Amino acid sequence: MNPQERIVELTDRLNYYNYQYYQNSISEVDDFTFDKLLEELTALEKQHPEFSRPDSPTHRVGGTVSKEFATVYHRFPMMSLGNTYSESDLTEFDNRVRRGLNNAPYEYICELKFDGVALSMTYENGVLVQGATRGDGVRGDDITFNVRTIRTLPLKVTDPGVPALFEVRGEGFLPLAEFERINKEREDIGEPLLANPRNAASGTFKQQDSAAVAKRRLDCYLYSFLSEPEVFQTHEESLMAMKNWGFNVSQTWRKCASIQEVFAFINEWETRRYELPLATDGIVIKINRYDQQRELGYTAKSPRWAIAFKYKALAASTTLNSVSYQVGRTGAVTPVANLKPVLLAGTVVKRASLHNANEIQRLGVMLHDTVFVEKGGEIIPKITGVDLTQRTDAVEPIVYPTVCPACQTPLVRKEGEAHFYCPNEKGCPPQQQARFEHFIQRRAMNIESLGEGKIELLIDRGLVRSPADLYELTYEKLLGLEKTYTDSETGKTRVVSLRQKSVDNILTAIERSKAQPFANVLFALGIRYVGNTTAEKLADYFGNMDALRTASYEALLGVPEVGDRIAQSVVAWFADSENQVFVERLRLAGLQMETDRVAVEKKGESLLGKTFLYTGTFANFSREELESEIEAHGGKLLSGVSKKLNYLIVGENAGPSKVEKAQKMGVTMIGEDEFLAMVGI
Ligand SMILES: NC(=O)c1ccc[n+]([C@@H]2O[C@H](COP(=O)([O-])OP(=O)(O)OC[C@H]3O[C@@H](n4cnc5c(N)ncnc54)[C@H](O)[C@@H]3O)[C@@H](O)[C@H]2O)c1
Ligand SMILES: [Zn+2]
Repeated sequence: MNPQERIVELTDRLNYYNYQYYQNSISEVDDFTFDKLLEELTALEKQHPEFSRPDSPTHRVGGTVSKEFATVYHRFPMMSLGNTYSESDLTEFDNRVRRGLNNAPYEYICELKFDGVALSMTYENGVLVQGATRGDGVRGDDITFNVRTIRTLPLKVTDPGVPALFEVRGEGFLPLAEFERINKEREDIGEPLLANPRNAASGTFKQQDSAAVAKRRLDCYLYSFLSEPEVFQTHEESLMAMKNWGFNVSQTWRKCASIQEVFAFINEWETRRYELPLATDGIVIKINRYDQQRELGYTAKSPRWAIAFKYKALAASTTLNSVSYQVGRTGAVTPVANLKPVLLAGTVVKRASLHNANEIQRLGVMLHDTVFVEKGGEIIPKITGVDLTQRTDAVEPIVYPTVCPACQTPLVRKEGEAHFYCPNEKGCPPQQQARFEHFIQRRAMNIESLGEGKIELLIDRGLVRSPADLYELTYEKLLGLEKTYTDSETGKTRVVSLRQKSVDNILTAIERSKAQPFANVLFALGIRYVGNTTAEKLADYFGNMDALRTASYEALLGVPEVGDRIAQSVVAWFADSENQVFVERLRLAGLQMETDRVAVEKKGESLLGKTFLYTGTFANFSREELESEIEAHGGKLLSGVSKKLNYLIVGENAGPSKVEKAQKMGVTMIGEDEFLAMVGI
């Protein structure tokens, strides 16, 4: 291939990766591969400038704007950063800086490179008026409503020192703990997992429904302040001022007097960065003084006064001792690698994810092989390769089980799916146990006093097979049950025993669960792909179990946000005769089978004759709890702001449109505390 052909190929390929990355939040290759290809293209274009295409990714910021959002123009362009993986490139950068500044003294500010999505927020008279993505650097997507869901981002800055018009820039991200929580939830309902926190954050910021965005607790670290005229002399001053004004500025930055100090910072954070609550992929090094930044200037794509040093993913090599197979609630079998313990990024790693059978094949890994383990943006490390130079005769093939490791039922693989499944949904112990755990969780029937080994104990004693059996438990059946568990890993034993108090708690929680709203019951059934949001939509739409149970595939497609996959899954679930019996038993037990909460327990009449609506989130109540609290005191819920509305209860992250409308119509707005006082809590 001649240089021109290679340039064409690389340009097309990188543009395609950019498109996938910025528009669809998908990484088709890892960043290192992407950066190496970009470096190759840059070098080729330098040698053969005549072949460089106008749409080359070397002289443009990678993203674009999308049709789904209004387009906004940036007052100050949003640029990229030059990046490198090598220390010698950094020394070269430092030399360029020194020459550019004619040997004048200078300082650097080092910051972590947060791995999320670049955001720009505009404030007018202290009020957040706009949030935008970087887009192509000149124009971005207006995602103000989604940005407003970030709890740490002030909606209003009251300090008299702030200019009338300014912009702050930062990295929007999904905290690691939140990423893990979402994936756990997705695993529970059989949804494919999100690949990594960056792509998850990027996908979330581009959702149309801000209420759904608010449920994922996005966060943002600010690292840049822009106004005209400038109010600061240095980057350091701006970071300190932003912090004082209430912005979330990560306190990990450091001022460095020389490139040696920068290297020390890089070394220090190579492992420490794993202690941070978010994914990071390097260090950003910036010239501190603004006048010196201006002197150094910009290339078409990035500032000459800053550079990103990217860490190669941290890897360790160790021995693969064995593979265990875990069975999830939906029956999906996941292989987990048991490793010879090895130190990686400051923690001892004993296990790594192997995803599925395809992954084992792709890696070509065998038992007792020496494998490379990497820690990326996720908490559980993964095996990324095999060190074939270390392979000995001792290796053995990994024989993927053909039967369920827990119940010996032959495994099946569904068309187009990567996982093998144990089809013994009703009888397979881990599936059964996971079904109970799903059923008792807070967002479902909220019988969490049955957690921590108690369910296992009940299953073990044959007291429950189906969650419907919970409603037939009695004091006599439970009192005095006891079981000793031994942790297979640590060998420690733990005794679970049911004394009077825990029996009381369990029975009370079971009794109370009968008042859980219909949407919760629907979620608790454990229909694949029906998460709690979908359950709410289905409950709202159909109103009761019978309407949903008999709904056709076409009728289901009419529900907002329900597509082919969910509709099929719901129809199939209700067609199963055992499931029908299950629902019938829950109905007989007294669970809510319709939305109009006839059975809300009356607690008082303090809200009698008054109408309510709420917006935002609350410290003391979930949405359902707030709704039943209103009804329990005789109040009535309305579905929107109208003349009939008496009170709008305003929580955190309240919807601006509701508040505005309520203001216009003169509706009384109250906070959570005032509501608590009204119902006498
Ligand atoms: N894997 C893929 O398919 C693929 C595709 C496209 C891009 N990428 C990755 O994205 C990179 C290009 O993205 P880019 O143009 O956004 O460059 P970049 O991500 O390397 O650097 C610029 C960005 O860094 C972020 N940043 C984080 N912390 C910062 C801080 N403290 N100060 C300033 N900025 C900070 C900002 O969002 C800024 O826009 C590539 O180098 C590649 O690694 C990967
Ligand atoms: Zn099984």
